[in-house]
Amino acid sequence: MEVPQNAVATVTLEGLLQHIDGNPLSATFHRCELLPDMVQIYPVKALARNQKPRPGKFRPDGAAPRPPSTLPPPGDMHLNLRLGKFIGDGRSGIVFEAEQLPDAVANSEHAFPPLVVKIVRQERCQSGAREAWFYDHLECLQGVVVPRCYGWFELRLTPEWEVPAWSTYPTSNSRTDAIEGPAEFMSYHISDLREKNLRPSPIMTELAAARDRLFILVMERVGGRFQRQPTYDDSESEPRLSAAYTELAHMGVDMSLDIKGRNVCMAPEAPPGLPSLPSPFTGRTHNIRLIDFELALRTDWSVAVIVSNCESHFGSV
Ligand SMILES: Nc1ncnc2c1ncn2[C@@H]1O[C@H](COP(=O)(O)OP(=O)(O)OP(=O)(O)O)[C@@H](O)[C@H]1O
Repeated sequence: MEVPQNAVATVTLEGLLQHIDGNPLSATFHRCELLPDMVQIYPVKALARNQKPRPGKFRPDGAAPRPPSTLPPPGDMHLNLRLGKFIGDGRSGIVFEAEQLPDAVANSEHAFPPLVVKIVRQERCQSGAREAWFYDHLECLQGVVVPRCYGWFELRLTPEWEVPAWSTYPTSNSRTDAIEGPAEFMSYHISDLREKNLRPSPIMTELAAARDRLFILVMERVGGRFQRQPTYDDSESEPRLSAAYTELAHMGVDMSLDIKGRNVCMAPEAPPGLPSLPSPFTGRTHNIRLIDFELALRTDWSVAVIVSNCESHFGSV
């Protein structure tokens, strides 16, 4: 039976943590709550320059709400994992295959698909939380155009513990969340935000500065990079991309700040992965999975506006 995405309450991960004396430690993580105001709507209304936008630019009813969850009540399952092969990394996280240990699931009638863990960088807790927020907001599109996400988990570090992955896979980007702030505020001048008393929610401010917290995202493992058709017959690639980003647009999510080849993957192969689900909006089944929501925007723009923003970046995929 497919495990509901909210079934896991705790995760033990071997191979991630060590004592400063070099001895390996097993890391136990607890599921974290995601609060509605962790991501705010862009563009920020109080700073809108054009008070009379062109007709059709915004959704008549405001930003798309998160549809009610179709998941059962949260479970109390424990998931036992070991850090596997390194897959890739970026500004915010380091992604590894997650090996499921034999007693991974207390109740063995439940089966997980192949999994990955995204280890959030020490100075990127806010970005990680933002990404986790989008997975939750997009619950109805998990398995459709975004990977199934089994949760956002936290461990509080003590000064005696180390996370070798942080130094083994350093990022060339030295900017931190405390400097950058959440993506919905990035295009505004700090003095304009201050003047209108606009700021991230208290939890996001706290996470931007946090350095003693280790967060992981547990997700289904998707396929390799999106493959364009051979150049002499590439007429299908952009409509497929457009159809995938249109699904996100139905949820008011604009990814146009971060459309690039490494953020567009193929759906997992099923089996061993789980099959693709049809979209609740269009009924369409996609073989694309979109990842990396750190720079995603939650907007109240219309579907057409969001899709057009995204389409202008398909050349970089
Ligand atoms: N669910 C997944 N399944 C398989 N591979 C994944 C998955 N999620 C991420 N990856 C791989 O890990 C790499 C890094 O992940 P991701 O892009 O989410 O990190 P990031 O730190 O947010 O990167 P960026 O600098 O682009 O913001 C991706 O390019 C992809 O190859």
